Amino acid sequence: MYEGLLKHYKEYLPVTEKTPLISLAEGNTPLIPLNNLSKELGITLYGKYEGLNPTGSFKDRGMVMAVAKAVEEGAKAIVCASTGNTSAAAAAYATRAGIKAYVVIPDGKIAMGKLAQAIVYGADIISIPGNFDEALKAVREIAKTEAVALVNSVNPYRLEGQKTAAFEICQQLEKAPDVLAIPVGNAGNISAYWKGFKEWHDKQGTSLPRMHGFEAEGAAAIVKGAVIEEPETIATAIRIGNPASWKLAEAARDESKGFIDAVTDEEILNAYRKVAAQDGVFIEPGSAASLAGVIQHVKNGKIRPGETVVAVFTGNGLKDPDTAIQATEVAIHKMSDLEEMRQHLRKG
Ligand SMILES: Cc1ncc(COP(=O)(O)O)c(/C=C/C(=O)C(=O)O)c1O
Repeated sequence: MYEGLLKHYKEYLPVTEKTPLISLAEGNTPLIPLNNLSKELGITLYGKYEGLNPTGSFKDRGMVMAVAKAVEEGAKAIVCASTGNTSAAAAAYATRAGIKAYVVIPDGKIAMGKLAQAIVYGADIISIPGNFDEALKAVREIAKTEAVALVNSVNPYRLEGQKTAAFEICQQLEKAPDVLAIPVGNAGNISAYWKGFKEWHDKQGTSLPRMHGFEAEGAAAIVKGAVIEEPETIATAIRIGNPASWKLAEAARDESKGFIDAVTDEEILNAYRKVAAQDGVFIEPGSAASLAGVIQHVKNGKIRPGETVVAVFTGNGLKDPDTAIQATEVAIHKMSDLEEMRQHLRKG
């Protein structure tokens, strides 16, 4: 039976005999062939569906490692700032490990599904008037003096856990893709994937993909080369104006001869609707930045015909039902009469 990442990739992770092997059976997520989009775009496109992790996002990979190491080092509580998914994962793995989670979120800018998770998993929730970047600054200060372990992706154990997704992709494809397309917010995930591909290359001899990272236009600090004081995007997960792993992300881009570009909210919503309507995969808006970027790069030639591309779908669409309903025109037919329903179906 698959028993989660700490056991499955033990030899690649900082797991010692004192590390508690906690798990919610995270990882081992499907690599879904996107057949209709592949045909339309003229590439071989897959979605790495990280929305099927236990708390519905890729954060579980890094959090299981960070929480396990925090417990090993004697922590009785963890703290994080979050746009939502980190707080959900922190709350779940803290509960799993029998310790407390304090989560700091930007007031009013968190998808309801994520807030619901932090609540039911039992986190102590602190909401601040500012944005994620201000929340991260606050928790980094708190962690300096209080007896809490900081589990944001500035914690290297997070990147260790998250790099396992690159291993899985190479195993699932039986090679590395030509291109790995990924949303960029705090920039930990693109950095972790690159670390994973390099390790797999060193140990298994696979090739190395180009890393194509995508920021939201209204939060594109790396693209613009400047901190965005008031980041704005419908993709609240990546509404981050001062990425903590900025330099690591630039290294991943440059070493892999890849790119970090920006996608507009319109491109994000278009990709968000397309992948659900055409290939049946429901992802959250922040995740759709990867697919929006693939569409953009196929158009401008940065992705070439026939290339094998993996788009990382970092979170489940169920996290943000409000956006799904607001962003998709759909008629809901209110009917009570059976005959009326029959006539409706016969119209096709
Ligand atoms: C769905 C989804 N997709 C992409 C990202 C960007 O990953 P990074 O570039 O590693 O930050 C996030 C990040 C969320 C948080 O940072 C948080 O939850 O605090 C996300 O939730």
